[in-house]
Amino acid sequence: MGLYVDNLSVQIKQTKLVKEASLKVSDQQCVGIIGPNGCGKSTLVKGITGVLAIASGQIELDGLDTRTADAKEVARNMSVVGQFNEVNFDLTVEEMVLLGRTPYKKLLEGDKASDYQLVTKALEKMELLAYRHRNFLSLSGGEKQRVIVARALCQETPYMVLDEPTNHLDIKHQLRLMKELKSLNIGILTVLHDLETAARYCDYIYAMKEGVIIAEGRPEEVMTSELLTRLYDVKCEVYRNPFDQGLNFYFKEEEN
Ligand SMILES: Nc1ncnc2c1ncn2[C@@H]1O[C@H](COP(=O)(O)OP(=O)(O)OP(=O)(O)O)[C@@H](O)[C@H]1O
Repeated sequence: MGLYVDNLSVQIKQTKLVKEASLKVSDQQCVGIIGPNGCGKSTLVKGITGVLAIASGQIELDGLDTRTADAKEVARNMSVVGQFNEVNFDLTVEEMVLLGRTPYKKLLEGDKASDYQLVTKALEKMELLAYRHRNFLSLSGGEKQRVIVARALCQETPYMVLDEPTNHLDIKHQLRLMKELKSLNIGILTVLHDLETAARYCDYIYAMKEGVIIAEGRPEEVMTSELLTRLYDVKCEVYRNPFDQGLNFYFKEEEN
């Protein structure tokens, strides 16, 4: 059981943006992808979630070949929180979150009381109950982000793939979101820029540079001063904070 990505490559025009990436997310495991701007993290996630066509490789989700399986079946197993959540139509927050129930419905099937209960639960978790009847487009960046996460929660999938989910969120909502994701006890694959968040919440980390996964392991194995210096081209010192002994990082620009 698990999400298996084997030798996945994504190519746009003549350029291979992701080169033979392999990774695994066991059920109930929180897995992070870290790496500098433009290294291919979003492209990898888009390849895994079917947003971009892949040039080669295999993706298997609990035995399901996601490229050939029925789209609704895939959506019942994997929810997606993308990096940019702009939409061209103005739905209310409730309508946006209800979209999470679509994979469970037949054509033209209406929404049931149980669907609305799930929406309420998801909105509560993301502290959005008061926004239920607001237009999605009128929300702030962070509020929109929380709506998209609420939609994914409403989808009730055993796996969730997220691209920088803490983007736009203030500290309180970042902590709340990560705690909520962990408490779901589902398989999570998430791109994270904030290394302290990655170290604190991820069970396993993949480090990516120039389209290649160059290291993997538990946070304390991967997030070493040497690897992070190599990954980000800045000097990095790793230390434990005095509050929970978590991994913290001190960065300094490389001197020429
Ligand atoms: N459609 C496209 N056409 C050409 N180049 C692209 C396209 N999409 C992405 N790229 C390039 O591919 C590289 C990887 O982009 P990607 O968005 O995957 O990076 P990322 O690691 O997620 O970066 P960030 O941390 O900045 O979000 C970048 O150099 C980007 O400019």
